[in-house]
Amino acid sequence: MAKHFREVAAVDGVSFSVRPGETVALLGGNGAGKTTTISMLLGLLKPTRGSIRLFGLDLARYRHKVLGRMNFSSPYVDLPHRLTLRQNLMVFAKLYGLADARARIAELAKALELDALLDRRVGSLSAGQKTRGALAKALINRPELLLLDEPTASLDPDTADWVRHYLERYQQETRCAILLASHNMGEVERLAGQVLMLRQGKIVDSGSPDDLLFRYSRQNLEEVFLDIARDRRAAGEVAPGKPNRGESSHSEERA
Ligand SMILES: Nc1ncnc2c1ncn2[C@@H]1O[C@H](COP(=O)(O)OP(=O)(O)OP(=O)(O)O)[C@@H](O)[C@H]1O
Repeated sequence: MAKHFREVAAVDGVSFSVRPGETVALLGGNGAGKTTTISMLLGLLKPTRGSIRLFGLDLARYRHKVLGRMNFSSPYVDLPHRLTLRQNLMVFAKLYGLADARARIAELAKALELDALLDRRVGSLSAGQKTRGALAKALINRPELLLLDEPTASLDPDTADWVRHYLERYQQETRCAILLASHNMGEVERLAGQVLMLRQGKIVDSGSPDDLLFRYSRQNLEEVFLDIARDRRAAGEVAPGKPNRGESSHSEERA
């Protein structure tokens, strides 16, 4: 799929899939196209070209069928501030048509340790508390596909670790597919089975974290990220000036 905003190619012919039980990470510097990709998957932006299939169905055609089976969380999309967290979760539970809304909210509040926050207005919560509340909203409909934009932004290391652990458990129990956009390389190394490296709207390399570490002869994904962001090639790849291996394979066989 591709998305152009006038002359800006925000997403420029990317193709990928996420299977049940798998976590795929979208990595890329500021402006690489991660949020635009997620917005297209949510049906918020229409691709300029290409198509999106979710659960085997074409998103453009079966939007109402697929959106109920997925959910998302982003620190850039706040829950309404004047409602309490409980009221917010109830609104979303009703939007998703949950029959057991109260029980589901109680279950999530317990799991995410939100009991003490449920009756507070969202506007009064700290950034980290809001992030946990947003995660409860993202899980309210027991999604089979979860789109997470920076799920642990603004969380302290202890809470971030706890949230990652919770996501891992949720995925093991439900086989939910997760697409994760993150600037936190440790998080990506821990959660993702597959990493897509985006630069200027294109997938310029991809692989499992171990595969990327091996190919770039690096100790951690942060170093791999810097290599790719600064256009340094993996060991054994073509010399600078020639097309990047990742770029050519993705734009030819995919898009
Ligand atoms: N509504 C818009 N109108 C015009 N250009 C846009 C719009 N939304 C995004 N862009 C441009 O598209 C490109 C990709 O933006 P996007 O928000 O997808 O990047 P990102 O990878 O999520 O970045 P970040 O890590 O900074 O959040 C950027 O150049 C951005 O300026």
